[in-house]
Parts: sequence; structure tokens; C-alpha cells
Amino acid sequence: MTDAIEIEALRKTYKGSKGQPPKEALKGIDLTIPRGSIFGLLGPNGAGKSTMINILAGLVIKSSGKVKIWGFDQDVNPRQSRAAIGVMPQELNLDPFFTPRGALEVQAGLYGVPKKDRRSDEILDLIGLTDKADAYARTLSGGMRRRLLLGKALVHNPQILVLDEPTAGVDIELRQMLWTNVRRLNEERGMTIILTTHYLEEAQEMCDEIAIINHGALIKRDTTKNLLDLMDAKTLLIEPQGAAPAQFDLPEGVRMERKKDGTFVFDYSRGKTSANAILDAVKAAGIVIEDVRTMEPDLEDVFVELTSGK
Ligand SMILES: Nc1ncnc2c1ncn2[C@@H]1O[C@H](COP(=O)(O)OP(=O)(O)OP(=O)(O)O)[C@@H](O)[C@H]1O
Repeated sequence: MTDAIEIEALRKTYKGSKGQPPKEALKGIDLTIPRGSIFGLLGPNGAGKSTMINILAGLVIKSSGKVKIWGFDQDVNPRQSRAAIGVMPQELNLDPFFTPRGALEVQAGLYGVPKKDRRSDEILDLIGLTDKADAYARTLSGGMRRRLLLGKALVHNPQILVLDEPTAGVDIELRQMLWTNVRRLNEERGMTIILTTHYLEEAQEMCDEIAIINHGALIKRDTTKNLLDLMDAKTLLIEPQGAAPAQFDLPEGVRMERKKDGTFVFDYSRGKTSANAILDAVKAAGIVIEDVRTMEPDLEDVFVELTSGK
């Protein structure tokens, strides 16, 4: 089965305006996103996330590279590739004079959905706006407007739903509602979900797989589980007093390295062994311990480490 999204050597350079130099927002990204997944695109502000999804949505023209959406090459089948994707944008760009029902109908029209195939009532129900179907958008709360944006992204029944920073500035209740809806769309309709966020927690909670981008480059792409396993990784540093043997028995799964200054560096998994077990092994080898330090990265640290200095 082909992937939902196939991106190859994707580059985008924005022209510099008012004497500014050109801005290289994407520097050759290769990425595939499997069908049926909930995929997180993680990165700090300015990393290039919006540029990437705007290219997917056909709103920004790429400088070079290849983009296939649901198997359709954007350059060869622009209409089909656009029809396969729906985007819930970051900004609340709603026409204040439309009602939710009106906004959904107009959007469906823009996507060429014939009247008989429109599902406005179903969508209004899904986003919890049936009661407000005929109220002007300007009378809707911020949360309701966000839900309407989600509804608009769904009018053409896309296979892929993209959510750009869906919970930025959103209260807990709305966040929960959004996630419930998104999970339902994924589980019941098999919709592929892509979300951008700079909250690790959010990506952790929602996504099967995560790609981390920074300064326009892909830093890491892995299953959420593997990234969390990285969190499980711990490091213990032991400085020996005097001479110490180069090799000795260690608990299973512990990796040992020796720094130039003689410090032992033990990498181990918290789930499998403990610092005490390593200390015992060190003592059993006859080593006198001068100093002990531990390092415990959480995903935030992993992220900072991966994205710093690149
Ligand atoms: N239209 C534009 N013209 C020039 N530069 C742009 C334009 N749009 C974005 N950029 C620049 O490209 C880089 C990537 O921006 P992008 O919006 O894709 O990042 P992002 O990861 O989505 O960040 P955010 O989370 O703030 O939306 C930034 O340095 C940004 O200033």
C-alpha cells in the first residue's frame, strides 16, 4: 500500500522582501507518512512546519522536490491530490457574516462537492454546532470557531486531515473535544491525521509516530514508543578513585564506556536495571568510587539535544 504522504527532497525558499535575503524554510525534506496513522510534526516556532503543510494543502508552491498525496503527484494530478487532504488552519479566518451551515456549504462548493453529497448536518453534529447552525459566525465563541474550522476541513471527506497547531490557545474542554473527534475520525473512518505542534506532551498523547523538524531539516522520525524509550534511557557516571579494571561484569543490557579522564559512563534502561545494581557491580570489581552522577533525559531534553546547534 502506498503511503498517505510521500515527500522527497522538498525545498522551499521564500523570496526576501524589502532588501531581506531569501529565506530557506525547507532544506530538502524526505518523509513518508503511513496511511491510517496519527502523525505528529513537531518543531519549535519557525521550524518550517506550516510551510510544509501549506505545501501539502496546495497553498504554498514548493521550490523543488516531489510531493505525493494519497498516491497522487501534486504536479501531475493537482486536483486529486488536493481533494485527498483537508486542513484545519491555525488562524481563525472565518467570514463573520456566514453561519456555520453557510460556511460549510460554501466550502463544499469550493471543493466541488455536489449538493446531494453534502454532509453539513452530519458535520455540524460531529463538531457539536447543531444548535448554532444558523447563528452568525461573529456571535460564536473562540472555541466554536475552531470547531467550525475543523468542520470546514471535513466537507469534502478527505482521506487525510491536517491540524495546524490545533490546541494553541485552546481551553482544556475544547482540547478534549478536539481529540475525541480526531480519534473517532481516525478509528471509525480510518482517516490519516497529521498534526503540527510544539507541545511534546500533545504529540506524545496523540501520535503513533513523530517527525521532528528544525531549521527546515528533518532531525528525527520515529515511533512515539521509540522516542519514549529514549526517555527511559538513563546515564550513570562514576569517577573511580585510583586505578580501575577496564572490564568487569555488569547487569544485562548495561553499556559501558570510559572517558579520557577515566570516568566510567554507563548507559542503561530504567525499565530493565537500576543505578544500585550498577553500583554493586562496580564495587564488586574492587573499584573505589570517588564520585557518582546521573543524567536522566526526558523527551524535552531529547528534543532540545536533537534540535540545538543544527
Ligand atoms: N511568506 C513568507 N515569506 C518569507 N519568509 C517566510 C514566509 N513564511 C514563512 N517564512 C519563514 O520561513 C521559516 C519557517 O516558517 P514556518 O511558518 O513554516 O514555521 P513553523 O514551524 O510553522 O512555525 P510556527 O510554529 O511559528 O508556525 C520562518 O523563518 C519564517 O519566518
